[in-house]
Amino acid sequence: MKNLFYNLLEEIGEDPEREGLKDTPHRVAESYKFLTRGYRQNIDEVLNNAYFEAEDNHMVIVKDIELYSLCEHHMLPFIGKCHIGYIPTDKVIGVSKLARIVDMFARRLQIQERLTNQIANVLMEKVGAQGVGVVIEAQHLCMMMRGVEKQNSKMITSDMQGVFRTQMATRTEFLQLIGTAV
Ligand SMILES: Nc1nc2c(ncn2[C@@H]2O[C@H](COP(=O)(O)OP(=O)(O)OP(=O)(O)O)[C@@H](O)[C@H]2O)c(=O)[nH]1
Ligand SMILES: [Zn+2]
Repeated sequence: MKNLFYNLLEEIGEDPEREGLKDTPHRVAESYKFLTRGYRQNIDEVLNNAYFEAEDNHMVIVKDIELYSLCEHHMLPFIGKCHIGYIPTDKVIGVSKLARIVDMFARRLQIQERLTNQIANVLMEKVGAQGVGVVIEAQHLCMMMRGVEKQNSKMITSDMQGVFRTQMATRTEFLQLIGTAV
């Protein structure tokens, strides 16, 4: 990657040998490694078996999980918040793991819709939830600093599965608690 960024600097009309850019190919390569580390993570390692017996079947919500990802069309950041709610069947997951799930999928090239769906799938498939709701609100830099140049638009995506899809009251409770008028 270092060589690629060296060449990129030349292609954009810069001098990769000038003082200020000397270490830039290395830094950018390190930065991209971090921003795409989700490709090298495994969901079972991320969850680390942090399951606990569910004592009841009430809704669990973690809202405002900040999120930084890269759109796969322009490789520019999209930045926002993720809200997750689920109803456990027989086990709950350690609360920090919800944020770790978000990061694992966000640190890849993404479209917001797929990111939303991948997070929801983990709760259904790995945690065995009765239902899950995931809402992401994000701003895409590819729409802000280039292209249509809209500074205030937000993309909102939601994925409702299980009882969040079949029971209107459950879905409404979730949306009310996260405070999003979706
Ligand atoms: N659905 C979806 N679209 C996205 C996401 N991130 C970026 N895009 C869009 O991907 C599209 C790519 O469109 P193209 O016409 O191929 O590329 P472009 O000419 O650079 O498009 P503009 O951004 O309109 O200038 C654009 O409309 C982007 O806004 C995302 O997460 N979800
Ligand atoms: Zn984009």
